[in-house]
Amino acid sequence: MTVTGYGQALGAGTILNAISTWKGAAFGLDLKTFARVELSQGDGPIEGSIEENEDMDTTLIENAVGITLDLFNLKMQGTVHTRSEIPHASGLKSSSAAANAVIIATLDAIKESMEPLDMVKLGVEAAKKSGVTITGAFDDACASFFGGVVVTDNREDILFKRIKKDSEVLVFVPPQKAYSSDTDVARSKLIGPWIDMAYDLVIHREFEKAMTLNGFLYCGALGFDTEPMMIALESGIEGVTLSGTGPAYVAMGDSSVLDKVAKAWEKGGTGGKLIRTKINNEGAI
Ligand SMILES: Nc1ncnc2c1ncn2[C@@H]1O[C@H](COP(=O)(O)OP(=O)(O)OP(=O)(O)O)[C@@H](O)[C@H]1O
Ligand SMILES: O=C(O)C1=C[C@@H](O)[C@@H](O)[C@H](O)C1
Repeated sequence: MTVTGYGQALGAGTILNAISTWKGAAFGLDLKTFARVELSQGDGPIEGSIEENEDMDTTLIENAVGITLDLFNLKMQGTVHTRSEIPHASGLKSSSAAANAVIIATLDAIKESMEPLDMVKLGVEAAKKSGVTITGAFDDACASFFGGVVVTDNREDILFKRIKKDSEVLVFVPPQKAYSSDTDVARSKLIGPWIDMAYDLVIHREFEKAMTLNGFLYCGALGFDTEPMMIALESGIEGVTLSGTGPAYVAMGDSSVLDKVAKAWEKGGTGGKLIRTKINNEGAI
């Protein structure tokens, strides 16, 4: 007998990248990854596939099914498939969304349940096992699973805060790709004292100011252009940053100001695409 399960989880944008100091903050985007898992009894493989990305590495989603089955001492074989609205290798947490969506789908297939935070931690374990993260990216995983704004300690996997916030978001996705696993960790650690200042802003819920400070610091450390950030500030936005390890930038604010940023980013004309979305406060299902 074959059992089938479904799951979906969110992409996310950065407020504070945790690679420097282990403290992170991120928000759930209204962009989703959908997973379907089909399983039957047996000790054959779990075979992954990713819609419209036949060449992409399927290790993460296969591991996510495998460690969930292991937890329940089940030996099963089958397939895992994802379809996504989130550009990958852009800093928009498509790996966190894939891991969360697949774990939800696997539990759905085997008719088991887990505490939400334990599911997130299992996704972090799958990401670490697959080598797609530096800190485990517990911040991204929480934003992807719970939505809203989250503040975390990625060293201890502690979720300090989850706050609902209504805001529109504009994403600029340059054409190049960047993998978190290839990022410059030593340079990210060098900016720690100033990232601590951005963390103070996060604690005081000054998310827009925090993300902009984060953006200038990480653009400097990782060699990304600050021009998209300056253009956004000139258009009147307060919150704009490089998302994660780049190359995408995210801006958060009022609709009319984001309209101006969109026009300015289009005029800046380096190719790439713009995505208009919002913070999703509902989270994964
Ligand atoms: N939609 C997806 N479906 C299946 N696996 C995915 C998906 N997105 C990412 N992954 C897996 O995660 C790996 C790394 O993810 P990704 O390419 O998105 O880069 P990243 O460095 O994690 O940055 P970000 O997730 O922030 O964009 C991919 O090589 C792939 O194995
Ligand atoms: O791989 C990682 O550990 C991380 C990657 C980026 O998305 C960061 O924004 C995140 O805080 C940590």
